[in-house]
Amino acid sequence: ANFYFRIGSYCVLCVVFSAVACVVCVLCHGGRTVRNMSIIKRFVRIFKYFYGIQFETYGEEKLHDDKPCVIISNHQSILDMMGLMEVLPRNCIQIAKRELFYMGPVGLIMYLGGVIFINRKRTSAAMSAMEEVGNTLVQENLKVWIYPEGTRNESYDLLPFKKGAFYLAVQAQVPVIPVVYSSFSSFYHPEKKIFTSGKIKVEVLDPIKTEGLTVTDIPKLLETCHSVMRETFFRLSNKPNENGTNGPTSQPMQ
Ligand SMILES: CCCCC/C=C\C/C=C\CCCCCCCC(=O)SCCNC(=O)CCNC(=O)[C@H](O)C(C)(C)COP(=O)(O)OP(=O)(O)OC[C@H]1O[C@@H](n2cnc3c(N)ncnc32)[C@H](O)[C@@H]1OP(=O)(O)O
Ligand SMILES: CCCCCCCC/C=C\CCCCCCCC(=O)OC[C@@H](O)COP(=O)(O)O
Repeated sequence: ANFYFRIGSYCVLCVVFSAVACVVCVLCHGGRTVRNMSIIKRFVRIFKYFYGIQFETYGEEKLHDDKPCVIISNHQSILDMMGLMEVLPRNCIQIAKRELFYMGPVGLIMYLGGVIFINRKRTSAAMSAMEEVGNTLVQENLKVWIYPEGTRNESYDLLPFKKGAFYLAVQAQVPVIPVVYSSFSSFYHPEKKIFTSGKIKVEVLDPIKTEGLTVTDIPKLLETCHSVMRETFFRLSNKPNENGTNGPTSQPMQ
């Protein structure tokens, strides 16, 4: 019962907070702009206190370079939204599945924040939507946050990556910055109906340049990102990987 109460309250918070945030965003900025993301961020960062979730971030300063880039991160559940807003840099929009747009105030606040909605079932439409982002990324000095797994994944591993984020980065010739969240499985497990409090480690990895890369380099770029994120995911989640090493590489943020 506690699981359903906590998940239900999370959804209710999303609906209520997004309705309020819509009013604040329209009053402050008048309409759809990435600047609304800083308002949304302030609201969402309150959620962690309701659920006793702590974040331990490493390397967050790597996201503060005021330049366009593609940020990619692993995606475990709707709780990821808290982790996203914990480290979201300025001028950063997200790519989201179109279904979220139809979720009442949640969809509206995402629209107001500049979120790009894609239809995962229509690859060509999704690709052209992302191509459009690639065309404006540099001149609008935008960052874009993409979940390359393309869906939530509660397995104790990373799914294979979709290619869209890498096409976008190579098309715009901007770096890819991987962000890895440790596994939630110690405090959040839908099958076992577990949703308690816990700590999430977040590590921002070094930017991966795409200058000079072309479409033919995408499989290798994807593979490089996938393996470095998978190794980090195992390390942050204390899941012994092939050579059994654990523990973060950089110092915790002060
Ligand atoms: C105030 C309180 C608020 C309360 C709460 C409310 C809101 C919070 C506010 C904001 C938070 C927002 C949070 C948003 C989170 C949303 C999370 C999600 O929705 S995740 C799901 C959606 N995301 C994705 O799917 C992104 C990853 N997917 C992709 O990038 C895919 O590549 C794709 C573009 C969708 C295409 O999908 P497909 O399945 O076809 O995959 P492939 O990548 O395998 O591509 C197939 C094929 O096409 C070629 N390809 C791909 N892209 C391109 C391209 N751009 N140009 C040319 N060709 C391309 C690719 O090479 C493949 O070909 P081949 O197999 O021959 O190699
Ligand atoms: C007054 C009208 C109310 C309308 C009903 C709204 C109810 C929805 C309430 C809260 C939903 C929480 C969504 C918050 C945004 C979280 C973003 C996110 O991380 O979702 C991604 C996830 O989805 C991916 O789905 P898939 O696993 O790819 O498939």
